[in-house]
Amino acid sequence: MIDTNPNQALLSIQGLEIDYRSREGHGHVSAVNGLDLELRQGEIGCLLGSSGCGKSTVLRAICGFEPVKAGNILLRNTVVSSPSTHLAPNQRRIGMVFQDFALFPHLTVLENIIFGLHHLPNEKRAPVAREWLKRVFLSNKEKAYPHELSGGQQQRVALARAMAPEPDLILLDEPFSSLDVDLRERLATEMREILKSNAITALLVTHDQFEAFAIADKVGVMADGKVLQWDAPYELYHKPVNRYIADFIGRGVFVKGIVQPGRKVHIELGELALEEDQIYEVGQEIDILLRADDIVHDDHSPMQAEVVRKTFRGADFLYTLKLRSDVEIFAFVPSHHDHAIGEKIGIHLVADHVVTFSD
Ligand SMILES: Nc1ncnc2c1ncn2[C@@H]1O[C@H](COP(=O)(O)OP(=O)(O)OP(=O)(O)O)[C@@H](O)[C@H]1O
Repeated sequence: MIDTNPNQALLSIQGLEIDYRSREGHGHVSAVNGLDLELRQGEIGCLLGSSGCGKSTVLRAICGFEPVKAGNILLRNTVVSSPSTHLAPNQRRIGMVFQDFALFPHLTVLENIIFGLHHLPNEKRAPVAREWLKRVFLSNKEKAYPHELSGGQQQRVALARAMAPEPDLILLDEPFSSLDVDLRERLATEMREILKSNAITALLVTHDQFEAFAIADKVGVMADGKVLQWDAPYELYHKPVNRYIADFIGRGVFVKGIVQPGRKVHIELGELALEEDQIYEVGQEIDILLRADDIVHDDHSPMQAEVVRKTFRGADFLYTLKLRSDVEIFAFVPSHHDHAIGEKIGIHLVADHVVTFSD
């Protein structure tokens, strides 16, 4: 029976280490190196990181395709992988959606979904498959073949096929990477709605921050086989635990600040209030993270900065602005404010939450 307690960890990974035999044939490479994470029933998690950081290896280990060197993987509080335990992949109640969707080209959409339902009596398979097609809004495509569908529709079939056997957990490996860039964010939002409305617990991996933020409740930023921070997207953006994450998430630069009396910090653009937990000595030099959305263009501001680069993004420009000290910062500016390179524009600071680092 499915336990719907939202506080129960459905997936829990502790101290996971995975090595591969080196491709050159001697020694080992460490792909996962002390990874922890916890996903609750109904949550959507995402591992975000650049190529080679170990994301796909973690998914394969959760499925049971990689043996683990150290640590544990638990599903519903039961160890399924450890150095001494290995539950076979087909016993884990996990559904998988691959990068290329891996649909059977010679089977119709309906037959693709029926394929995963062999545990059901024959007469129940087609009605159940039709029900899942309805849930991904593709009832009108049941007789189509995969090549007759758009990339986004194929992805929804792959999702329905993974969800139909009602696994405990769905894993998605770069589910948007073969789709048009313009579509990805919309499809990520759509996929989130489908997963949430069916109360599915899912873990995906991607290297695209916007996808991760559009779909996930919790995002884990990975580097060198570890999760550096496992948090809600808002927390990752506004409270990165280290410089690597601050740099990786969002467009930002570090500027120098000097701590002032009264829990303030002075930077070239003005004064900012420090948070309660940011404890520094007066006079100490610290780094402040400034993001593009912390800077507002204001024609009437006496604070001027020179436009050195600009990228048109539709609704806004991303300007790179040079301050008097030669430090360059970013700013999003509505696209009707079309200033030329070399022009000086007025700006002011609106950072309401300051991210600081002292080492
Ligand atoms: N079968 C293998 N044999 C040897 N090394 C491997 C093997 N598979 C992966 N690796 C290495 O392990 C590390 C992690 O690989 P993994 O595929 O998990 O990373 P990833 O974050 O998913 O990357 P990508 O986004 O490029 O798929 C990399 O250094 C990779 O070269």
